[in-house]
Amino acid sequence: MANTNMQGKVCLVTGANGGIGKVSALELAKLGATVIMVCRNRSKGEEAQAEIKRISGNQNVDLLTADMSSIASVRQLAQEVTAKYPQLHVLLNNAGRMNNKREVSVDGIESTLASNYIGPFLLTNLLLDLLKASAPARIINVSSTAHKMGKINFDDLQAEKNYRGFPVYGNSKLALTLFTYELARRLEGTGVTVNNLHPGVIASGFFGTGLLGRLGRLVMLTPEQGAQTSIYLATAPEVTTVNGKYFEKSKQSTSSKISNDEQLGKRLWQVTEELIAQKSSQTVNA
Ligand SMILES: NC(=O)c1ccc[n+]([C@@H]2O[C@H](COP(=O)([O-])OP(=O)(O)OC[C@H]3O[C@@H](n4cnc5c(N)ncnc54)[C@H](O)[C@@H]3O)[C@@H](O)[C@H]2O)c1
Repeated sequence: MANTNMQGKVCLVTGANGGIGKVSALELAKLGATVIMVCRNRSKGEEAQAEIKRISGNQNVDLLTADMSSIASVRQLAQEVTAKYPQLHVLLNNAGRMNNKREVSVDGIESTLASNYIGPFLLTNLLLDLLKASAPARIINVSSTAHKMGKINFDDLQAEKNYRGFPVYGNSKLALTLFTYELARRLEGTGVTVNNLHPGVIASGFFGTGLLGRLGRLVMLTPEQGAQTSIYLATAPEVTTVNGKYFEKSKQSTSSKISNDEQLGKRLWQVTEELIAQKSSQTVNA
């Protein structure tokens, strides 16, 4: 990969204290970018921030805290970013999780969907004006090949009737991929692009510290390898105008047929806006 100079570019990375996100933040810092790390936990974030500053030698590494599954927290984050930064060139929606048992966010939304899709949907929309004013700018959504197993069931969007961790994770990534393509259609001609990717099967915090996590380390790719496609999409000159595509191993690839269903993408967008509006009206401070 060419070492594109990112000096003067402002890049925001969610889930930047570990795994693929931390490597992405570090590599962007090494390339000279101003990096905004978004982490849920302040002390873990501060540790990663200090390490990234030390290794990269770049002091322009900021830390903001947010829980991507909380509507109020995402709104607060967007406000902080817009108040502090006159420009934003790269939004890397990296944070994501899988839950083996059903949990709900502070807004009462199933937490995989809330973290992996609703939060990035809201953050991206709240930062769109800033991104447009900074064009050319790029939005990158870290999806997963698991989207291929996903379904969008409008009657049970939050898996209240039937919950199994991996399928629900797949559904949330399908939602993120559908969002990517609907947003791409809306962004045509603005100078802001949005693409999504599968990072590979990576031995990160994602698989935890149990047997799967420990065994995984023997066969899975490293977070350094997992971050390559995100960094490529954030920096490579040849993808400046590429919009609405799916990438694997830094190459364009094909996402599932259902993820390309335009009507489904439009309906999901509308349902998501309604869900956020409904939850926002229930939340003080939102
Ligand atoms: N590891 C894999 O094999 C794999 C495969 C496909 C896709 N992915 C995706 O790659 C992305 C990065 O995952 P990773 O493998 O580095 O895992 P990881 O668990 O090491 O890192 C995920 C990061 O997201 C953060 N995060 C999760 N929920 C959050 C929330 N609600 N608010 C704020 N931060 C939150 C975590 O704190 C952590 O920093 C995720 O979106 C994941 O779904 C990973």
